[in-house]
Amino acid sequence: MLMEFTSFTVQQWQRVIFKMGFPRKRQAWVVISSLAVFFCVTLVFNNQVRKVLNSSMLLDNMDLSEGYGLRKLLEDQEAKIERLRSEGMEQRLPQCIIIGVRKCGTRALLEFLDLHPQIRIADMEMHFFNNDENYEKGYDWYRKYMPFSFPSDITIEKTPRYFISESAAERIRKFNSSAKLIVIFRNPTTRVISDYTQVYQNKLERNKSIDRFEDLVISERTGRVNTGYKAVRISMYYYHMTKWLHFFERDQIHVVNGDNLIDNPLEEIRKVETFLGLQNLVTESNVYFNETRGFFCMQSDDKQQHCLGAKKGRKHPAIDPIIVKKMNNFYRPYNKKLFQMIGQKFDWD
Ligand SMILES: Nc1ncnc2c1ncn2[C@@H]1O[C@H](COP(=O)(O)OS(=O)(=O)O)[C@@H](OP(=O)(O)O)[C@H]1O
Repeated sequence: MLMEFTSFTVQQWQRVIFKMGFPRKRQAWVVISSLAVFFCVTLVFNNQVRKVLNSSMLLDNMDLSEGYGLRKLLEDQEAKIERLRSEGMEQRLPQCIIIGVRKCGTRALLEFLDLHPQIRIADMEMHFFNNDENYEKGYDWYRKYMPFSFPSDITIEKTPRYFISESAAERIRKFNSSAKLIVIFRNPTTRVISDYTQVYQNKLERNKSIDRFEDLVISERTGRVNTGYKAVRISMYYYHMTKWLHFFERDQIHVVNGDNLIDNPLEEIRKVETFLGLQNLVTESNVYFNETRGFFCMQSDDKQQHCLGAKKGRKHPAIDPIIVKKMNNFYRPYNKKLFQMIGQKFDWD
């Protein structure tokens, strides 16, 4: 059908060009270049559609290999949605949001929670409440990216950027004043090193110039920790948390210990299950230590094993202990204020 349509369109287009009265040689060129443009546009369009379909996570088991027509793909998608709806599932807006913090284990937390039969996760970081352009698209746009769920399920979205955003807290409150929020903290100095490592690796892959950690973290002028470096500011958790507690009650925000999530994920997951009012259904059998990765990984009830990708758990560069000490000293007073504010302490020295 697509072939018939394409050949019909090409014939029509040829007729139009011939009618323009160009010399023969030029006609051939116009036809060839129009065809090239047509196929490029089709290719880009197909890829975009595939991206959108994949993002809704409904095509997990579909064969996207060559020859799988776009029309068939859309039909299968519609059939799948119909089937889910007939089973009582709908795409629902999230009742729980993981608001951050970047590089503290937000992906690991989300994927461990996904092991719970009543938790449905949005796979993509939506950047809905922090990004004006996305926010203006409205809740219906946001909902389209949510997973299908039963009424008794809890949908969770995570966008670590919300934590430091100027607008997200107020917008989430307006969206759902009884929303449940989760924030993960990790030793602030380690978080900066992790953040630097990510940017460093990305730049390395793109052959871009790389700044030394100490040049970014320590101000050349004052010799003190450089608060002009964004990664340093993100780890000043107290400042950001003040904003969230302005818009939400303390008991609406669950704080996860990101360092403990690495060593003892089950302990942290159980606390989150309780916070969400769910039964503790993620068990020892769902979590196993993978020696090769050096991290705990996930095992579903049907014994499918899954670890996070290589971009999580990168090897950190060795940092001069004097710089680490300087950073720890810098963060100590902010940490102290944070502990008082949230009524929870972490061993970060
Ligand atoms: N189970 C498991 N597997 C792999 N990685 C784990 C796990 N638990 C926690 N972590 C830590 O998660 C850190 C990445 O944090 P985020 O997922 O929040 O990063 S991001 O902001 O979404 O990029 C990542 O930080 P780095 O080690 O610095 O890469 C990990 O230490």
